[in-house]
Formats: sequence, structure tokens, C-alpha cells
Amino acid sequence: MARAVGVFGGAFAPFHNGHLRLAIEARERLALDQVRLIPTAHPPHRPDSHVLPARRLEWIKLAIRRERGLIADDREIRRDGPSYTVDTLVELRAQFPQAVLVLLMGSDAFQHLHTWYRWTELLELAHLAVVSRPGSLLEPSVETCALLAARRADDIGALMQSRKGRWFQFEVPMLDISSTRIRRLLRAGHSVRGLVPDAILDAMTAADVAALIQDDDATPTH
Ligand SMILES: Nc1ncnc2c1ncn2[C@@H]1O[C@H](COP(=O)(O)OP(=O)(O)OP(=O)(O)O)[C@@H](O)[C@H]1O
Ligand SMILES: O=C(O)c1ccc[n+]([C@@H]2O[C@H](COP(=O)([O-])O)[C@@H](O)[C@H]2O)c1
Repeated sequence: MARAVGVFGGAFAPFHNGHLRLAIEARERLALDQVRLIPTAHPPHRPDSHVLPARRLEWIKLAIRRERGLIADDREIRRDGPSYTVDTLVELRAQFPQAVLVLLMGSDAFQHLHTWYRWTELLELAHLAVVSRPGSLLEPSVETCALLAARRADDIGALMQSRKGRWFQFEVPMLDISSTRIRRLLRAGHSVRGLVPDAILDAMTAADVAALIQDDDATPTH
């Protein structure tokens, strides 16, 4: 039975080496037994990707084939309605009642945490671990400060003393890669090798590329 489980959600359109490094570094540095990679099916906060969620899940599986402790998780694909993270954590908490649960995210997502559905409940279900990302602050936003200030864990030991309720920030060597940048390069007919895991790239069809380049550019930081 897993004692410490990382939870890493995203549109992953496409999954790239920045995502892969975040998952690997989090697993190793936080000593997680597993990190579950969860593509959104019906993201509450952005338009659905033109790439079907099942295809984005397949890409994740290709990318993590040889990585111990990384798991492609289809629970948001199997669920109807908006893919709220709080619902995902409720399910995972029921599946792993005794485990330390750690919700992983980049600093750009962290900055918008107060806009998430029932965001204050997230810490009642899991810890948060935030990793620095080029162009966005690692500090909590003014809106989340009141709740988060007293709940910061200064080190991994402090985080692992409880199953939920704290947040922690850690740095990984920054990879200035975003799915938006990859889609822009594809739109321009450029290569994205080195940004996307080779196993995904080698499996990517013309139809995949056509779908990806229809997706909107994400806002602010990339
Ligand atoms: N290069 C990176 N370094 C660290 N974290 C990242 C990186 N790219 C994405 N993330 C994090 O991965 C999660 C999922 O991100 P998402 O699938 O939206 O990727 P993205 O590259 O930001 O895509 P898009 O450009 O379409 O918004 C978020 O928590 C985000 O902060
Ligand atoms: O639950 C919410 O309201 C919510 C709002 C915004 C983002 N999220 C989750 O945050 C994760 C990263 O989202 P994104 O757009 O950066 O790929 C992904 O798992 C989303 O489902 C969740």
C-alpha cells in the first residue's frame, strides 16, 4: 500500500519534458511512492483541448514507460462533469485513506489557486507542493495568503509528518517549456524534439498535430 502519493493534473496538450521532470523530481525529492498523472477531461477553467483526453493519456503512458513510480491515471476521463480537483482528491483520499497525499503544481497554477472550485477544501484532503516555473512567483497570491501563511512547511520532514493540510515549495532546475510554446512551434511547422519526450513525438500523427494546433494559447506566463 502506498504511503505517500503525488497527484499531478494538467491539460497535458501535449505532455512535455517540463511535466516529466516535475513528476520525477517530486517523486524523488519528496520520497513519494507514486506520482499519479491525471489529464483533465473537462477542465473547468479553460476550453477543452481538441486532442481527446484518451489520446493525451496515451501520450503520458508512452512518456513514463520506463519511469518507476509514475502512473497514468484516467479518473477524470471516467468522470462526468467538470474535472474539479477537489473531486479528484476526494476520490484519492478514499482510495488511500492512510497515505500522505501531495497535490503537485507549478507556480503559475499556484497563483490562480483562489479561483479553483472549493479551493479552501483542498488542504483538508492533501498537502500542496509547488514547483517554480519561469515567469511566475513562488509565493501565495494575496487571496490565498490568509489561509496559507500558517500552513507552510519549511522542509520535507515537516510536510511528511501529516497526511494533509500543509504546503511546501521546492525548486527544480527550470525548464522553460510549455504546451503553448510547443503548439506555437507546431503551428509554424517547426520541430519540437527535445521539448516533448521522444516516445510521444515518434507516435504523434498528422491528425494529432492538426488537433493540437487548434487549441488556444494559454494566457499570461508563457
Ligand atoms: N516547464 C514546467 N515546469 C514546471 N511546471 C510546469 C511546467 N510546465 C507545466 N507545468 C505545470 O504542469 C501543470 C499542468 O500544466 P499544463 O498541462 O497546463 O501545461 P502547460 O505547459 O502550462 O500548458 P499550457 O501552455 O497549455 O497552459 C501545471 O501545474 C503547470 O504549472
Ligand atoms: O478544480 C478547479 O477548479 C481547477 C481550476 C483550475 C485548474 N485546476 C487543475 O489544475 C491542473 C492544472 O491545470 P492546467 O490548466 O494548468 O493544466 C489540472 O489538473 C486542472 O484540473 C483545477
